[in-house]
Amino acid sequence: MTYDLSLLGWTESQAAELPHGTIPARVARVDRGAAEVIADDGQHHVKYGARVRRSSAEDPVMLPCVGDWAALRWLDEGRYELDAVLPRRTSFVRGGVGRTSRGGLSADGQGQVLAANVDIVFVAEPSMHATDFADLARIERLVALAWESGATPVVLITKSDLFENGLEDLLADVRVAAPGVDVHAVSSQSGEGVQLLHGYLEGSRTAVVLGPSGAGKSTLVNALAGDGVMETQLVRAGDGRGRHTTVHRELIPLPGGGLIIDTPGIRRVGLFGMTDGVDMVFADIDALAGACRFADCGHDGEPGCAVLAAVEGGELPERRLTSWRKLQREAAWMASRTDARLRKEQQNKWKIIHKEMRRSGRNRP
Ligand SMILES: Nc1nc2c(ncn2[C@@H]2O[C@H](COP(=O)(O)OP(=O)(O)OP(=O)(O)O)[C@@H](O)[C@H]2O)c(=O)[nH]1
Ligand SMILES: [Zn+2]
Repeated sequence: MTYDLSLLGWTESQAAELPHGTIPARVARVDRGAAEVIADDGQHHVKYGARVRRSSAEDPVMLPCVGDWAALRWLDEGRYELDAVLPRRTSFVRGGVGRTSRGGLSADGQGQVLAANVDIVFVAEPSMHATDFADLARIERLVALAWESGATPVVLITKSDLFENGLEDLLADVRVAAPGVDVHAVSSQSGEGVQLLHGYLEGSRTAVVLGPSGAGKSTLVNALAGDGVMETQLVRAGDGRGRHTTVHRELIPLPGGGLIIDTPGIRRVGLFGMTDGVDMVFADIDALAGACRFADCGHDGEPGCAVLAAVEGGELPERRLTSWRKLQREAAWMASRTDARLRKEQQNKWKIIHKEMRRSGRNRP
C-alpha cells in the first residue's frame, strides 16, 4: 500500500531537514520506545535509533510524539528505525502533567510533548452544560494554551441545538473573551457549523479538539471523520482494497482532507510556561495596561490604573480582569516551579563537580 504524504501534511520544504539516506514518515501513535508511523510505502512499527534514545534520555521533550515528522533509516537487517525527529512547527508541552501528581509537575518536573505540528486548535465549549452556560474562563484558558503551542485557536460553542434564544448574545460574550479568534456555533446533532470546520483543515492541516468532558468532542470528531472511509483517501496506488489495520491511530485523516489528533493526554493538557499565551488572550488588558501610571501596575488599586478605570467605565468586563488575575497567578506559580527545578539542577551539578574535585584531591599522591 502506498500513501500520498502530502495528504498527511508533508511539504517539500521539509525535505531539506531530512538527514542523508532517510525517508519521511508521520508519527500516528507512540508506545514505549517505538512508534507507529506512516511513510509513503505504508505503515510501520519502528524502534528508536541511538540518536533519538540519547537525546530523549537527556530531555524527554525530544521523545517522538504523535504528529511528529520523523526520519526513517533502513537497516541492513531489513527494517526501518526512527533515526531523527524533524524540527517541530508547533508543540503542546505539558509539565510532566499530573495535576494529580505532586501538585502539577511530575516527579522529574520535565516537560513532555503531547502532540506536535498541530495547526488548528478547536476549543470546544458547550453552549449549555447541565444547567450552566458556556464557561468563558475555561475558554480563555484553553485559547491561551493553544496560542502557547504555536497553533491557531478557533472557538466552537458546541451543542448549539440546545440553545433556543440568546445564542447570538452568548457568541458576542465569547468573542470578547477571545479577541482575534474565530468563534462558531456548532451542533453535531443538527449539523450546524460542522461543514465549515473542514475549511480550517484545507491543505492537509492538522487539528486537535480541546474542551471539558461532555463538550461533544468525540461526537464532533466522528461527524468530521465520517464512517471510516479515511483510510481509502490516503491510498494512492496498490490494490485499492487495502487491508484493514487494527492499530488504533491517534492521528486521524479526515475524508474531507486534513487530520485530527485525538489522544487521552491532549485531553488533559495543563498549564505550562503559559505567560506568552496569557498575554495574547488578554491583549485588551495588555493594551490598557500601557496607559497605567506604573509600568509594573498590578491593576489592583494602584493610583492611575487604566485597567481599573476601564472596568469602572464599563469598557472592560470585570469578569475578564478576575480571569486574567487567576491565569497570571497560575502562570507565575508554574514559572516559579520551573525556576525551582532549574536551581535544583544547578545545585546537583555543583554537587557532582565538588565530589569529583574532592575525589581527585584524595587520589592525588
Ligand atoms: N444536543 C446535543 N448533544 C450532543 C451534541 N454533541 C454531543 N452531544 C452529546 O453530549 C454527550 C457528550 O458527548 P461526547 O462527544 O462524548 O463528549 P466529549 O467531549 O468527547 O466527552 P469526553 O469523552 O468525556 O471528553 C453525548 O451524550 C453526546 O450524545 C450536540 O451537538 N447536541
Ligand atoms: Zn493598572
